[in-house]
Amino acid sequence: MSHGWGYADHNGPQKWCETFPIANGPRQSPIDIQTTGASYDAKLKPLKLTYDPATSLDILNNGHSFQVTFADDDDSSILTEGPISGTYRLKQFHFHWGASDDKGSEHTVDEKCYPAELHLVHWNTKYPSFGDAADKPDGLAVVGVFLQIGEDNPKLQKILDAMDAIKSKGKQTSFTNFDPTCLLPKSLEYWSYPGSLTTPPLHESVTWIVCKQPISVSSAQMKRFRSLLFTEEKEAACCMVNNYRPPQPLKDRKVCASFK
Ligand SMILES: COc1ccc(C[C@H]2SC(=S)NC2=O)c(OC)c1
Ligand SMILES: [Zn+2]
Repeated sequence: MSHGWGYADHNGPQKWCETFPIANGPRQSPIDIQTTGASYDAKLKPLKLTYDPATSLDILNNGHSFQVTFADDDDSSILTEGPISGTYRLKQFHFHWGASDDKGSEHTVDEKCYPAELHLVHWNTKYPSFGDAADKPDGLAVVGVFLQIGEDNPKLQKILDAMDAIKSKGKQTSFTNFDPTCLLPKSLEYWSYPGSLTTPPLHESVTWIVCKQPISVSSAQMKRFRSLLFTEEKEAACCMVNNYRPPQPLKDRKVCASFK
């Protein structure tokens, strides 16, 4: 790609392999989770997510999605237990969504798409920093949560209210005192499998933890996600929609389930 990667025909997921050959690697994400092929693993522990709202810093439109970034200089906001060993620190969360309610998630469940998917990105503290962890096989753990169309979700309100301030690429604003626990579903039952970042550089460094139970979002709220722009203020506006990679081949991987 002569210019940066994106989600359009000329620079989207079908083209990423030209610059990032690992796009065709053995443990790429997302995948279609075939529920009958997922085996219950009694050794899997419940997820333990401990987040401190004081660690939330700011919200940024990075031109691919919007992300909320967290202070990660101590173990205030961490993921432990579940399928991982050790302690992983929360670095950021972001979303992926479609141009319409019938698509937008990256993972699918028995080929079912959801209108959006939340990713909570954590890095393994056995490494000195997020940057060091990001390309190690056990470097990252991402918790994925599906959003399904239903009632307005009041827990999204603070995020939606910040969107006017980050409409275009590169815009950032303070986003403090936010506890992402409020974005988690009631049940933390999950599927887990070894995978990758879902955007370039596509490092195969992610232990995926995908929650079975979705959270709700209304169609009106989804319309506000779609009002964000991929483009900078000075460029011709292009709506930020369909910022998702489609499912990749499972290859020689097993998906395990924390539930029967
Ligand atoms: C180390 O460089 C990167 C680059 C991109 C992302 C975000 C991608 S990866 C994912 S999962 N979903 C996304 O949109 C990173 O997140 C950990 C890390
Ligand atoms: Zn993501």
